[in-house]
Amino acid sequence: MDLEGICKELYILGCEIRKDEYLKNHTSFRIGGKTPYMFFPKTKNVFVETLILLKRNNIPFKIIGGGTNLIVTDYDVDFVVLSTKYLTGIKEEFLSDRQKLLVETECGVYLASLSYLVSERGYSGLEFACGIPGTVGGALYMNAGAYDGEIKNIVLEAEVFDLSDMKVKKFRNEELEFSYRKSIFQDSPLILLSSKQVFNKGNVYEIKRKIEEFSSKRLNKQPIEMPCAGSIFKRPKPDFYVGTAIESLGLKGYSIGDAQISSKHAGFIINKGNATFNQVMALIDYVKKTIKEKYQVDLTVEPEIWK
Ligand SMILES: NC(=O)C1=CN([C@@H]2O[C@H](COP(=O)(O)OP(=O)(O)OC[C@H]3O[C@@H](n4cnc5c(N)ncnc54)[C@H](OP(=O)(O)O)[C@@H]3O)[C@@H](O)[C@H]2O)C=CC1
Ligand SMILES: C=C(O[C@H]1[C@H](O)[C@@H](CO)O[C@H](OP(=O)(O)OP(=O)(O)OC[C@H]2O[C@@H](n3ccc(=O)[nH]c3=O)[C@H](O)[C@@H]2O)[C@@H]1NC(C)=O)C(=O)O
Repeated sequence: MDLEGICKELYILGCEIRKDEYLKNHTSFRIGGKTPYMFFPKTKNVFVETLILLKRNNIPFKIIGGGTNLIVTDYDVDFVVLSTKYLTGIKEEFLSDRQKLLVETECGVYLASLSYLVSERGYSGLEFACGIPGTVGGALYMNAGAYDGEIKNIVLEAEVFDLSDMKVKKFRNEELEFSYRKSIFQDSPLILLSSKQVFNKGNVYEIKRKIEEFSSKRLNKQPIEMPCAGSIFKRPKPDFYVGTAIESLGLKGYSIGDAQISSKHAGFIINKGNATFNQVMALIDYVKKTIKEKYQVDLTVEPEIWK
């Protein structure tokens, strides 16, 4: 079946479809060329049907959640994109005489919304994520973390679709191979459909205090008001702070075109207006080269690069 035929089938099933959609409208960096088709399945079942149809017909595709951890070429791409924007179902269950809260989320739920929901109920464990942009899907993919918290600490199990045998499966936390900014999703044909997270009852005042502390730290230290993709490099080792190292080279505010090393946090590259993919990549290469010369350290880019 060709793409036109796939679109007809998916439209009947209840999938929103947009032709020639600019990815810059879906990325926090505000960079990205056109994809021939963008699919927005309205339910988890339609998401699975879309994956099956695309895979069976050898149509290359990628998944987008919040688009907050992506650097996308501004040339037109030859792959289609599936958005998880409508997959926002949430189920809650109290366990152990209300001492624990189990929350099942579809992959398109925003991590910050989940953090808010859990904290409002007086359960602890997701305070660290109150300001992390992006979806639960992106968070599991990246093993999102901040302020000594990591998604791997709260995930119980994941429901995944395995593209290799086209089956829906359950994976326990230990099977998801979480490590620093890494999970099984990055190197496997597994797509996250939903996940279960469990939280312990906490002290409401302490939870709120932590959320206020983390939110104000983020606001004061990270350029969250500017288009960007979060930290541009991973920490190469736990005690090597990329921001400090880049600052020591005098590179805060350094620009190539409209791509600039943030003056607020040197570990971020911001888009001052019309930054291009090539400008961002040139700036990344320049920083990598300069850090290597000064510190003999190899930096790795944190966001996914689509080109
Ligand atoms: N700590 C912080 O302050 C910040 C952290 N981040 C991190 O980035 C994450 C980005 O989330 P988000 O914006 O939603 O993600 P994105 O839309 O940026 O997608 C990032 C990658 O996640 C993969 N992906 C997304 N959804 C799924 C899914 N359901 N199943 C399998 N793979 C999926 C895609 O893989 P593929 O390319 O293979 O299709 C894509 O390359 C955040 O949750 C966080 O981890 C980002 C900014 C700041
Ligand atoms: C934003 C992201 O996550 C962030 C997360 O929000 C923060 C807060 O916990 O810690 C990581 O940043 P980071 O490694 O830059 O840590 P920060 O706490 O911001 O900074 C570390 C140290 O560097 C110093 N620092 C930072 C920026 C700067 O320009 N100069 C500087 O000296 C800070 O003062 C601090 O002493 C995560 N990044 C990675 C790659 O691990 C992301 O993944 O996209």
